[in-house]
Amino acid sequence: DLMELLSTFTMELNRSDTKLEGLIGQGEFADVYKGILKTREGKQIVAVKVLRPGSSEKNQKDFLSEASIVSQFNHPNVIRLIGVVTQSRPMMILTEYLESGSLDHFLKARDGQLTNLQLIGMARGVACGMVYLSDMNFIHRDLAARNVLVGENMLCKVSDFGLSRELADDDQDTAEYHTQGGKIPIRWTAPEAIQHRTFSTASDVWSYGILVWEIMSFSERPYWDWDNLDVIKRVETGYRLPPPQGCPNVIFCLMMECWDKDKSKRPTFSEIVSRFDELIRSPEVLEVIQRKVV
Ligand SMILES: NC(=O)c1cccc(Nc2nccc(Nc3c(Cl)ccc4c3OCO4)n2)c1
Repeated sequence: DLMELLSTFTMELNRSDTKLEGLIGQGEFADVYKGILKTREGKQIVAVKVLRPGSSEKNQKDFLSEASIVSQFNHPNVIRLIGVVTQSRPMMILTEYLESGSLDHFLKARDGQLTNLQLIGMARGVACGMVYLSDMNFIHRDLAARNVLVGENMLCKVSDFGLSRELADDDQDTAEYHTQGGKIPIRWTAPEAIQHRTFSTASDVWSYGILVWEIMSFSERPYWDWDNLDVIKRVETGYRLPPPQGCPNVIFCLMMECWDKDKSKRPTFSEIVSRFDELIRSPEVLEVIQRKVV
């Protein structure tokens, strides 16, 4: 069970060794603080997610589930867990602290100030994190710029595993997770996952394509102010997001492949990383940009 998994993978920390400095983020059931953790080596700056007192059983279970999921990961492009406080209340999750915050805010604050090569480097980092997660049989189900954190030198790390799920071994062949209910981030979610609630690494690839569109558009809102029903209908009839201004054709082609209606035709995350590596090796192809027809 969850507590067993947690005790296997995570380090229970002493609350007295933690000190909350300042609020840096607020979620539905938890607040995130910048904090300091006293360790044998000295002091470490950390991020601390604190579950709101009085949270429901389900929220407590989801909170512990995120900690147990994150605790299994060890990759430079995936948020790293330091430990948890679960033996007293409020419960807390402590991770490495990423100073630049979430990718959507990072891009909004730098609109037009980053080069295509810098943007592609961030997109590539997220894809590397997703190669690792998909190899670990995890599907994220909520891949979006808001759920990627930015560290030093614009190193991007996949975070926020509130909706992620592990594919049970017997699902290997179908490799699909059938969710019973719960909210779905419509504008980032593949059509088959919306219609049949079948999530897979291929549906994470669709979301990744939307995330790359967010990166290249400096965090424009996908489908702008359309309502969710219009998004579903228009995408179902074949509509796809247009290339963001200044987006190299080769990057837009990659996005379009991620948005193939047939999930078996979408590229794998490994293929996406390889495509980025080719582009970075021959940056001249990034100069080919579709000019906006006025
Ligand atoms: N500098 C800033 O304004 C700033 C804003 C937001 C986040 C961070 N930074 C930041 N760094 C690391 C983690 C998080 N948030 C987070 C997540 Cl996403 C999941 C689980 C968990 C977290 O903290 C502890 O447990 N945040 C920094």
